[in-house]
Amino acid sequence: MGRTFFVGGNWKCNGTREEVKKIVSTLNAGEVPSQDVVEVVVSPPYVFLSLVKGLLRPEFHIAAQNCWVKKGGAFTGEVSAEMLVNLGIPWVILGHSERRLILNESNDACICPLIPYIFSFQFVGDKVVYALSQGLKVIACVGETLEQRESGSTMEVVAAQTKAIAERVSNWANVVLAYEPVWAIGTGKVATPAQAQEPNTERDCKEGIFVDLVEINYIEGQVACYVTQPIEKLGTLGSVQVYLDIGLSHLSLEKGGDMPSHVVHFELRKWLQANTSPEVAATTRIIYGGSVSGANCKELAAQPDVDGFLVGGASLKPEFIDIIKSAEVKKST
Ligand SMILES: O=C(CO)COP(=O)(O)O
Repeated sequence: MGRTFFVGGNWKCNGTREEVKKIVSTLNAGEVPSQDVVEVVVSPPYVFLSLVKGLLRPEFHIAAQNCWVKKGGAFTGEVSAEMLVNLGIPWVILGHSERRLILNESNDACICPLIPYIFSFQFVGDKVVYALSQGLKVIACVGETLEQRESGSTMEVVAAQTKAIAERVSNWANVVLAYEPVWAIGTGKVATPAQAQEPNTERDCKEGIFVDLVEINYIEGQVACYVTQPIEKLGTLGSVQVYLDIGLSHLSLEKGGDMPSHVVHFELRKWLQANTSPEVAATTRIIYGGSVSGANCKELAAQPDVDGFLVGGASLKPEFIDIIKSAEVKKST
């Protein structure tokens, strides 16, 4: 079964009534591919959900940006999954890094005073499970911080966050996984691919150790590559000379590597294959979020394991239509 391209617009904590109406009228006027090519979901702040629902073209859907972890009750300031269902809101974004980190919602160092979630990736996992149980569809966000990325633990973090969800979700039909590296959100930085997505086979390196090369990028005249093994295993921290049989005498390999986002998508799908089922891995959409724009969306969309986007800043602007249109790229890949 193919994975329909998915474009979500996360409006975050932005907008007035007037601005919201203007965004909606731009969306309503936009010429975009049909629903079998792209699924579009926009996520206004809670207070504008009903307004947007009343105005938005019917083929676009709506997501809330969060919901409470269990049944509603005495939880001041929270909005429950039941309320969203009652309002006719089909989707919810859960585990966004701005909630995990700024609100300490799920950060492995956080001990929430209300609930004993010491390893609190579980908090987001519980939210996902509860929202699904109420009939909501979930955009579940995962992603590493810059510090985690630079220490080479991107996949470890992303896998642990996904595990907290995967452990308890048996039906993935209503889950979209959003890989949103924290360092790329709102920064204009996005690790775009310049070359192959598929891993190559084992190659020899100077130290005589075989490394599994997954990516070669040509960035501003320099060559960078990422290997699946931690650089420490090569015996040298920092710059390492690696010989490759691609006609280049050597490459300079930096610690931590500049792991492009689409490689994380590839690894995440591999993780799903090993830890859920081949079917879940093949059918679950893994979308990318972090500085997606009208300018970079086509290149990102062309990557086989990138099944769409969760867009922040650009979803408030007319270029969101161009991002939706980038779904067309999939037809030609
Ligand atoms: O956080 C995001 C979407 O959820 C991404 O935000 P930006 O597109 O503004 O980087």
